[in-house]
Amino acid sequence: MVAIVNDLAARLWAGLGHITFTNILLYLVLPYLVYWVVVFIYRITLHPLAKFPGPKLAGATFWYEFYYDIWPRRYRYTWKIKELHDKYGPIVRINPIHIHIYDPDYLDEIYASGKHKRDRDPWFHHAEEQGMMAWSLLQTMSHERHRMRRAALNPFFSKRAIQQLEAVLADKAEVLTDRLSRAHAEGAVVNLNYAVAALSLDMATSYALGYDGGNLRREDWGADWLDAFQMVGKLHPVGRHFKTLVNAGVGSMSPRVVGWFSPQMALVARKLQFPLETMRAAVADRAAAAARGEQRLAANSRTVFAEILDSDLPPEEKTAGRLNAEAGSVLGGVETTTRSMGVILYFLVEQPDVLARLRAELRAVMATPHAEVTTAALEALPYFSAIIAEGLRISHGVVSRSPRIATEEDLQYKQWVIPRGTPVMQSMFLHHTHPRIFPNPMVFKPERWLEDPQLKPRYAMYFGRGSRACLGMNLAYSEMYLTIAKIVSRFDLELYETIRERDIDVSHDCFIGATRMDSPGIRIKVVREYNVWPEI
Ligand code: HEM
Repeated sequence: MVAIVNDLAARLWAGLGHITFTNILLYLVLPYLVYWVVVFIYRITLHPLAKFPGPKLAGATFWYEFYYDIWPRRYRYTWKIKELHDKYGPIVRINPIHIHIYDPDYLDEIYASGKHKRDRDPWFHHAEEQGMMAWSLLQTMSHERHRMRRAALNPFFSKRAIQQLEAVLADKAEVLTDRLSRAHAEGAVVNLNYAVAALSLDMATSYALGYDGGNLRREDWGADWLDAFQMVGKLHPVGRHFKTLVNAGVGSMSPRVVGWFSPQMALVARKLQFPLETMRAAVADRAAAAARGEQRLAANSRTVFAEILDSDLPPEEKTAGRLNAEAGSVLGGVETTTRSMGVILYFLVEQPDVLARLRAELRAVMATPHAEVTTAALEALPYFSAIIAEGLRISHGVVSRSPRIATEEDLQYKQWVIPRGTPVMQSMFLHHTHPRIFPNPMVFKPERWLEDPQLKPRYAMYFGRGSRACLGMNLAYSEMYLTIAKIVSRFDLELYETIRERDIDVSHDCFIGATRMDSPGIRIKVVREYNVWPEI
């Protein structure tokens, strides 16, 4: 036996000595092809998921998903998944490792909390064991580690903690409305996406990092930030297929080098270093402002850094790199909040009857359009709350599927037993447009949330569900309620060359809901300003 192996090795070695086209085919390409053919056959025959419905090609290879998500189609697999469900039923194997379910009554089994352990899926998040793609909450795959990290941050994002922040938020909303007032005087067109992104970003940096980025005061609203966040979304599906390349591009390589082959990726890489730079800038800014005797912009004295450093987390959880990544994931909430606020304001302009009903409610808690008001008072308004719920549903802040892995139990769905360790998921977009739960799903209809009080607890998924639900939802709610209340009570807006199909509706799944690629954003003009409530 040993002699045979030695002989074979000697022949192979001798063959390698002559680099000819045939030899390359024989020794490199052929084994590679044979290997993959064996893998494909295994995946659709002996693999534990082989018995699940779905196209054989999707079960055999990730290239099926690549075709719809990356090239030649772009970020469109979610819509293809819907077609697969129409053909194969409510449970489909959509790639070699993923089981997708389309059933609004099977949420809490997948997105469980409490003692049911749920990991995230490293393939989907192109996560790593170490480094930036492992350090933040969103990139934390294991249930146990996630619990530990989340417990350290929960108090910082509790309802009470966010309530204490309202003065900071009110300050920023004031800067935003002042600028809208100026735009009115000048007859200027305002890009609503950038404007509300500036507010959300300045809020996130003030709260999480104790430093106001000053984007609300920048003439372009700090537009490069929103562009960078959107780029992160676009890189996400690419990273699933080319993990090493994308993770190196945004994480470990120097942004200058990355810029040589991808300026957009370099922008992301630079922005991801922002929290650390912020700390440096904050120190310099404080010193300069003090020297000039100026008052700094309102910011917060607690920071996400302090919160982690003061927590019971072990020392290896308190490194500079991890703090940077965690602060970055907090900034990640900017784009979702921005999108939801923009879309809600769009529908309030488009549907004057909804706006009129909202203003009637606001009059009850705001003596004048300039009166101060709290989030708690606004949250108590039933129609406003329905508007926010409907806006979150139809804007699809997070649009994509969201895999969970049950590590210690098999999941039973109808007659199907899904083996433990399998990433199982539903898609936010498909769920929130399910016609049985949300009839006429593309219509903005706040009343649906009032007509059925069970709708929210049973079917709202816009902040996710279970142990991995959104960390920042109280902050997002506060921003949305206060900012929208201030804008709609003070101004009449008019849409400027804004087209629903292009600028509002979700056309692409970049984890975050993305509009058509040629969208210039939601643009508005301020056509009237109120100091007192108008006569009804
Ligand atoms: C309208 C605004 C927002 C929407 C629609 C939204 C939506 C979501 C969703 C759906 C998830 C769960 C994703 C999954 O299941 O894998 C999530 C997670 C998360 N969100 Fe938000 N989010 C918003 C605002 C924010 C804000 C303002 C922050 C900033 C603090 C934030 C920080 C996070 C973090 C850190 C996670 C990961 C939580 C964990 O894994 O424990 N989000 N968000």
